[in-house]
Amino acid sequence: MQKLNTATQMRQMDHAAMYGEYAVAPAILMENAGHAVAERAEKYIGGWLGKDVIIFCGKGNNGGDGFVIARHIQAAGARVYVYVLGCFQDYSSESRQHLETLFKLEDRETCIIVRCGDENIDWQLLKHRLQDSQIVIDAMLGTGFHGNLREPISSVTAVINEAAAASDLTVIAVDIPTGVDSDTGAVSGSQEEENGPVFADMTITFGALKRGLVFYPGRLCAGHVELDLIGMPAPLLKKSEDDPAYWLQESDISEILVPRSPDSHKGSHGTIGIVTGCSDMAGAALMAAHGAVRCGAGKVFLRVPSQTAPYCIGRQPEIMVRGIGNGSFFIEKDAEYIVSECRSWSVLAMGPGMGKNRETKKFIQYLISHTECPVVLDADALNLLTGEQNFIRSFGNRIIMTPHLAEFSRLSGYSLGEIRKDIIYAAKRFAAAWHVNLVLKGAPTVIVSAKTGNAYVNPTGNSGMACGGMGDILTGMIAAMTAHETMPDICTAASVGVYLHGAAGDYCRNHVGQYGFTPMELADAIPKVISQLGEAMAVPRLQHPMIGGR
Ligand SMILES: NC(=O)C1=CN([C@@H]2O[C@H](COP(=O)(O)OP(=O)(O)OC[C@H]3O[C@@H](n4cnc5c(N)ncnc54)[C@H](O)[C@@H]3O)[C@@H](O)[C@H]2O)[C@H](O)CC1
Ligand SMILES: [K+]
Repeated sequence: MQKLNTATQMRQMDHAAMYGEYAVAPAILMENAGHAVAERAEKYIGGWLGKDVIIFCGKGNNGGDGFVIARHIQAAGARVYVYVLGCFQDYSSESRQHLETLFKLEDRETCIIVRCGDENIDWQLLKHRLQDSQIVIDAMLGTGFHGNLREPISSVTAVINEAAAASDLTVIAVDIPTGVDSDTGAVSGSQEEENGPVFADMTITFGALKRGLVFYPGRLCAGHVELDLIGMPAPLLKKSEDDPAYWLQESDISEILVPRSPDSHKGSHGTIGIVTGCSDMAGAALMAAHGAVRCGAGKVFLRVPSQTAPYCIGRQPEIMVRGIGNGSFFIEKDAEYIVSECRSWSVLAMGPGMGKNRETKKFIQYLISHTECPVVLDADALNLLTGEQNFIRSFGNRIIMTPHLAEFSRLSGYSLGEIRKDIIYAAKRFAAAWHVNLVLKGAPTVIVSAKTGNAYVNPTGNSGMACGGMGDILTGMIAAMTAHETMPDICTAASVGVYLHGAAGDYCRNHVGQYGFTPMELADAIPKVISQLGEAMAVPRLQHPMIGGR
């Protein structure tokens, strides 16, 4: 997995590298950063030779990177126009050093430097240059950006986006696209305002991925993202950050979901108890059970209210269905019928299609308090438990809650705006307050560990999965993974379930298209996706997969 850093964490990493024991000179780091952009972008565009390139350099070190880039691509045969948007004396010493070098390379043929303040950018000339250029490099703002873009950067950004929309101009962003908040993915301006962010085709980021590159809308501005370590000392790259967040990778999942031991048996792969459904809402219950089956669960028991049972029994032979009680929804008394068998299950999942009857809430609370296995709570179970923070806290670290944004807002009491402002922060705050493992479903989904407070962001999935029933499948998948014999802890199980769920959705999109694949089709793709894990890369088997934290 890769660290997902904030701007502050990046500044700390930079500072430790430059001014701590490692003493990597600032100008060297900047040189490495600029060289990384020149090298990686060269592969992306097919070579600098003969290209006309415009580089916009902001007032900070992002701009300093731009000065280095200009030198390298001039040497590689490009003609480069450098717009210096800051005053010389305002730059850091490392930026000034690289700018002085660039001044010595200035000529009227291959390196034209436009020293400009707000009042004297020749906008007409700039627009012509943009029309005649093939590449723009955005070295205006990086991790130092906050709020909304100010002039002249706001107008320059608008001109770049306009030129790129009207031609096949390629835009390369340095570290992060200008106007994207590196901590949250929020962007400058809004629909009606002008001062929006740069929309890049490619972003080369340094040292660690920034959170703003994986959350929308910032993620939409970044295009193809490449990470370059720019010579950062290894201990800083591996250092666990305070308030950490990680970007899950396939290698994490394939290290955990190891091939089955040849002598394993159905007991090795868990007994999944799914207790859910109400009246004729059998579909959600069946989909949750099917998700568990397709994840290779050993045995799957489905317990539904008696009046729901006729819709479920025999629908899928692998799922062992029984009706409970006499009604169309669960009441507290019904819990007594199944609490003893629940105790023999590896995991208990509740919520999909369970209904909102207050009696059912008591049923749920009874089962949670009279069992000791991990519990997955989704959908109606979450709605019914809104406000029950103290109850949940007392069982928390064996509970996984899987709300989507609207359910999370109701459950937590945080407004949608507050959540969207910083999803990782909101998810961590809730997981700590309720002492639960949280799967906050969205684009992307964020998983938080009750044990460590670490956040894991899921890279898989797509908008073709935005339809009813996908969450039901996921509930069954997480339940099955929780019961998997090699799973180190339930946060890891949740992360594996979420990753596979999105990967199965990507498989369906790639084979069926973005519209119309069903939750059941996604579930049926799971075995294929699991079989492909690790085929892409032979990875060393970690002794202790990192996800659950040390
Ligand atoms: N290890 C690394 O990641 C390295 C990163 N490098 C580069 O350094 C920048 C961060 O540099 P910094 O000087 O801290 O900030 P910026 O260059 O992003 O910008 C600061 C500059 O921007 C002005 N500003 C802030 N908000 C706005 C706004 N809303 N509108 C207009 N202007 C704004 C602010 O006033 C400052 O003047 C990082 O991204 C990397 O590119 C190192 O070069 C190598 C190591
Ligand atoms: K930038």
